[in-house]
Amino acid sequence: MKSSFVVPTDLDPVQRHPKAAKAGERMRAHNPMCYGCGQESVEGLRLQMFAGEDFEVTAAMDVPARFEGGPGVIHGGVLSTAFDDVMGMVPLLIGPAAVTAHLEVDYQRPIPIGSRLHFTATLLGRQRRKVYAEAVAHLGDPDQPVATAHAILVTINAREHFADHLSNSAMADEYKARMSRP
Ligand SMILES: CCCCCCCC/C=C\CCCCCCCC(=O)SCCNC(=O)CCNC(=O)[C@H](O)C(C)(C)COP(=O)(O)OP(=O)(O)OC[C@H]1O[C@@H](n2cnc3c(N)ncnc32)[C@H](O)[C@@H]1OP(=O)(O)O
Repeated sequence: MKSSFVVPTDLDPVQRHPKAAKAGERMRAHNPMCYGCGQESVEGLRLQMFAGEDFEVTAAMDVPARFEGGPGVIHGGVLSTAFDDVMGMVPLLIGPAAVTAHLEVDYQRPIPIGSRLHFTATLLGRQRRKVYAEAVAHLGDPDQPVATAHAILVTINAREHFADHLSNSAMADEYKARMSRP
């Protein structure tokens, strides 16, 4: 797959965070209302995320009729949403929460409605607050990718980053309670 994505050569050392999910363990949604992975998001993608070995996250989702773009196939924006969210989990393997600053997607094959889509996202490196990630999607055979993506995520202090927006959340009361805890 062609990509203009360039990972710097002078990367910082990284190690898996001791409290990160173990390989094979389900990773908790960063927010139960998340459109990508939140299981409380009625309209969302309901991605199921798992920690992989080393610096990998795997995920899967069904492609129901409501995700249609072209006739009988997934909408490209839905696929990029999924990539965004799966790669958004990668920084949690090394510790900090991060948000996507840059995302690029290469669409390789049409993805049929009714299929089950699998993802593997991998940390490529970290430089200061920037976390470089790539992800591959397939329909069951990892040797037959249907799409790939690259992202730069930037680590944040989640409390500060979301402070002004928590009241917009469907879980505003829960977040308000959390914010008042030390
Ligand atoms: C009790 C309450 C607690 C709440 C708890 C909630 C828990 C939730 C936990 C975790 C949530 C995770 C959710 C993941 C969801 C899936 C992923 C998404 O969909 S994320 C949504 C879409 N993304 C955004 O909304 C970002 C909007 N953008 C921003 O906010 C800023 O631009 C931000 C934070 C990305 C950067 O802003 P700056 O001011 O902090 O930092 P600067 O200095 O600009 O950048 C830092 C480094 O990044 C590079 N950078 C920034 N933007 C870049 C870009 N577009 N491309 C390349 N590099 C970029 C810069 O060049 C700089 O690099 P150099 O260290 O100097 O080399």
